[in-house]
Amino acid sequence: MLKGKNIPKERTIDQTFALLAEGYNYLPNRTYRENSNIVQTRLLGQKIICISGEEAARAFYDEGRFIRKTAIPKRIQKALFGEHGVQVLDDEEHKHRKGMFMSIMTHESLERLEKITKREWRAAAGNWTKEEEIVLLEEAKVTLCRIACEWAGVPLYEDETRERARQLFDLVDSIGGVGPRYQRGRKARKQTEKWVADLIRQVRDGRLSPAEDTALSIIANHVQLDGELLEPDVAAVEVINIIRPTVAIAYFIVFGALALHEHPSVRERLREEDGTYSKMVVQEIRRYYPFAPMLGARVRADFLWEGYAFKKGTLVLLDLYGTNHHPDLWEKPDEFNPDRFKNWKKSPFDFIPQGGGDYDKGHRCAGEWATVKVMQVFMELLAKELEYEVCDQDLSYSMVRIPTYPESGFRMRVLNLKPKAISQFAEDIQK
Ligand code: HEM
Repeated sequence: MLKGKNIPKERTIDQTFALLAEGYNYLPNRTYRENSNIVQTRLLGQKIICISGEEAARAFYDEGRFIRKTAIPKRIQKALFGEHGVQVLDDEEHKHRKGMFMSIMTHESLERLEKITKREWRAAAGNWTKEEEIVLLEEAKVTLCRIACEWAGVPLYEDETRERARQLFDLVDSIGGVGPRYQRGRKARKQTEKWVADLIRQVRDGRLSPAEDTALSIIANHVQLDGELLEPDVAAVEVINIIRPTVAIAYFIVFGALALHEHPSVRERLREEDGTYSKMVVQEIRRYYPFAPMLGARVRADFLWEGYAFKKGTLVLLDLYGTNHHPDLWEKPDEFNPDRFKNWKKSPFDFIPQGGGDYDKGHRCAGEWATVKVMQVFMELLAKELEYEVCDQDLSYSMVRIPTYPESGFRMRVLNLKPKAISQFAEDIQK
C-alpha cells in the first residue's frame, strides 16, 4: 500500500456547511491556516484532498494522474454543463472532442468575434444614452447573447433575445445555488437543450445552413471516433458549451466596470494607451475578481506528489481562486494592479481563472482567447468611447455566493457616445 506524509486534516466530520458559509474563501482559509498547499477535508460525506498553487495545478493537469469522468457531480451536469459533454471525457475521446472545440477558435473566427462584439457593444451603448439609467449586468447578458449566437451561427429572433439571454445566464448562475436558483438552472437546461437540439436537426436535414466556420455547423457535422455524428442532445450540450460561457462573460464585464470605478488611474491609462495595456487590465480583472472557484478530478491510479499519497478514486479539488491569489506567486495578491502582467512569466499553471495546462491536450477552457477578446473590446469602449456616471449604489459583492457579482448589477447613466464611436458604429454596420 502506498504510504506518504500526513496530509493536514480538518478535524470536524463534514465541512459542507463551512463551504457554503465561506464560499470562495473556503479553500484559501484552510491552506493558509495549515500553511500548506494540500489539505484533506470531507464534503457531502466523502473524503476530499484540496490542493493549491502552481505545482498543484501542474500535477492536476497531468493526465496520467487524474480523470474527469466521475468527478463532476450529477447535479452540476443537470444544470450548468449538461450530460455527456466535453467536461466529463478523458483520453482519446476527450482529445478528439476538444479538437472540435479548438477548430472553432481559429484566428479568423476570433477576428469575426471581435468585429461582431465591437458592433454590438456600440449599438447597445447607443441605446443606453436614451435611458435614464441602465443595469450593466442585464444589458451585458443580452448583448453577449446576441454576440454569442451570431458568432456561433445560432439564429436568434429579436423578440426571444431577452428570454434566451436569461436562460443561458441562469445555467451559469445555478452553480452554487440551492433551492429556486438551482431549479431555475435545471429549467433553463431543459429549455436551451430543446431549442438547440432542434437547430441541430434542422442543420442536418438542410433546413438551416449556418456558415461552415460557425460552432453550430462544426458541431452538427462533427464525426466521433466511432464514425457517428453526435446525438442531437449531446450536440446541443456542446453548442451550449459555446454560447452559455460567452453570456457568462457578463460577470467579468460588471467586475471590469467596477475596477474602472474603483481605480480611476487605470481608466485614465486605458484612455491613452494601446491594446497592450487593455490586455493587462483584462488579465488582472480575471485574476483579481472571483468567478470559477475550484475544479474537481479523480485520482486515476495511486501516486505520490511531494511526498503525499493520492489513492485511486479520491476526489481532488484544485483551488482556482486561491491560486490566482497565492502569496508565493503574486506580490500583494489582494491589490488590483494590471502592471503585474508586464513581467508575468506566462506559466500555464499560475494564472488559472479558466483552468490551466494545455488547450488541445487537457481540459483548459477552450474559450479563454475569446473571453479576453470580448472583454478587451468592452473595456476599451467603456474607457475611450463612453461618457457615463456611476449611480449611487452598494457595489460590494459577496464572497459566499458562487458565482458572485455586485448585487445592484452596476447601475450607470450613459450620457454620451463620443463622436469617434458614432462614426465607427456607422462604419461597422456597413461592413
Ligand atoms: C466567462 C468566462 C469564462 C470562464 C470563467 C471560464 C472558465 C472555465 C473553466 C474553469 C473551465 C474548466 C477547465 C478544466 O476543466 O480544467 C472551462 C472549460 C471550458 N470552457 Fe470556459 N470559461 C469562460 C468562457 C468560455 C467561453 C467564452 C467559451 C467558449 C466560447 C468557453 C468554453 C469552454 C469549454 C468548451 C470548456 C471545456 C474544456 C474541456 O473540458 O476540455 N469558456 N472554462
